[in-house]
Amino acid sequence: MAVYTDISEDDLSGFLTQYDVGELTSYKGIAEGVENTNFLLQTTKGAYILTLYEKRVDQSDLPFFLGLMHHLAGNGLSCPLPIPRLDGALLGELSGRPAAVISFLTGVWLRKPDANHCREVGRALAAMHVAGDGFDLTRRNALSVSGWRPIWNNSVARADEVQPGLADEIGAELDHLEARWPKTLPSGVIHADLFPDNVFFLGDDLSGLIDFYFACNDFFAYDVSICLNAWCFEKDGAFNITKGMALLAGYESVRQLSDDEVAALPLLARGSAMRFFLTRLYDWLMTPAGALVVKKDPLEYLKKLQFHRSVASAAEYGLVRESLSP
Ligand SMILES: Nc1ncnc2c1ncn2[C@@H]1O[C@H](COP(=O)(O)OP(=O)(O)O)[C@@H](O)[C@H]1O
Ligand SMILES: N[C@@H](CCOP(=O)(O)O)C(=O)O
Repeated sequence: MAVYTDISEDDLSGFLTQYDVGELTSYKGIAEGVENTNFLLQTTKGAYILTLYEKRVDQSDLPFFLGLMHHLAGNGLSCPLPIPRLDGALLGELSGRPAAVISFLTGVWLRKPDANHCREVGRALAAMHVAGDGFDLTRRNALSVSGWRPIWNNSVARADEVQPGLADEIGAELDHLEARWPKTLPSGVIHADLFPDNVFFLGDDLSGLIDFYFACNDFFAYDVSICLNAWCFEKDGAFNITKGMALLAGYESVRQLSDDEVAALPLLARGSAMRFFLTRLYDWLMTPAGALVVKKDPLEYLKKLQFHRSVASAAEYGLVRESLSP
């Protein structure tokens, strides 16, 4: 559960007088998420999400995240909108934290997505890549290849507590990725965390995307690789090529991958597995006992990384191309 900061009813009611959202009727902390504190608010005008931005979010990035939601929604993507205060500002302050009220997106996230859902996600990811075009703010991806070594350096001394041999394996893997990471591929605004818990469905229809708090400028194909990792592996660790095929076909129904992107996909997938392995490992080792957050298993992402090491081409992810042999 991610409620790091508590709020009182009086403080919240006072805070909401700065918005045209009606009177507060109830509120409750949301038992999901990792980065920020979220509350579901019910008011006389409807439901809203209140987000208090925690220390892990750099305050100088907030205009990028909130502006991006506006830009994407303006270009037809279904995503939450920050609600402006009466003075027009998108950000306020509550309980000593930067805070925003965000529109409530209907739908639920899927615990067991099937191939059709993966197709929808691929389509929505590409639609987001297209809709991000023309957004005038930029944000470097602090969690791309140059950001991995510093996270590792903070965890390496205790890594073998999690699995013996990890220190050697990850050190060698980082050397490999750093030496080969692509320098130029088609780029733009990417979501960078489009896991199942950030995609809402109503029945089998995708109703929208949430949680743009890792969004940044980076390779589009890197975002595709994040989704292959997050959506196309089964609980037993096996890659499901039917899901991969559907996700990639959904993506390419909106935006075609170039030959360079296709060739880079196995390395990018290895890198994105490394990225989530490292942040999970760091949290696994560093989160204080008793913190109100569910820690995620780093070894799940080590196994995905190991799978990608054996992949020779994107055909093994289900990409259909005459130039790729299966
Ligand atoms: N706009 C929204 N509409 C509906 N529910 C939301 C919205 N934003 C967040 N939530 C709920 O809050 C949970 C955590 O939000 P998320 O942005 O993923 O948090 P974090 O950034 O801390 O990971 C989501 O899983 C969802 O249940
Ligand atoms: N998706 C990441 C963790 C970030 O969680 P979110 O709640 O912000 O989506 C992971 O699985 O490691």
